[in-house]
Amino acid sequence: MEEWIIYKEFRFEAAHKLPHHEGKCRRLHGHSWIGRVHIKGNALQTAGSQKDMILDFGILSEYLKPLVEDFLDHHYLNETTGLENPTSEAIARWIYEKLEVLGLPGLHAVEIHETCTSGCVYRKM
Ligand SMILES: Nc1nc2c(c(=O)[nH]1)N=C([C@H](O)[C@H](O)COP(=O)(O)OP(=O)(O)OP(=O)(O)O)CN2
Ligand SMILES: [Zn+2]
Repeated sequence: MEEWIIYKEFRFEAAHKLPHHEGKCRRLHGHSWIGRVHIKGNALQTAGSQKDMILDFGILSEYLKPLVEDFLDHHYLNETTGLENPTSEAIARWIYEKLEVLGLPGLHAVEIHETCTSGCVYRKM
């Protein structure tokens, strides 16, 4: 059995606040967020334009573009995602579930880096 995990990185600038947090994060603040969507596959495609690929990175970008533009980049995440407390954990799950509804093949995990030193990886078991 073989396994490949490929990923596409995406970046966005966005504001949020965590109203339940006891420290500074309850105040409105922003980050340069970095996300990665991970796709898992057990076999490479055998013919066509995606030969020897799990999924063309360009296709992954097409799934991500509307999410980033309409909900994430230069947006206020508490409003656009509908999450009352948009932690990294909640945002990663929110992105995963959006991509799941869109039918992204092989969806494995969504990774979010909120700061240079903090982030999370979400996947469904
Ligand atoms: N488990 C989580 N903890 C925290 C989250 C989160 O989403 N999940 N978010 C925050 C804040 O939003 C904050 O912006 C990030 O926190 P932190 O990493 O503590 O930020 P610093 O820049 O202060 O980190 P240092 O590397 O220590 O300078 C808080 N917690
Ligand atoms: Zn924050």
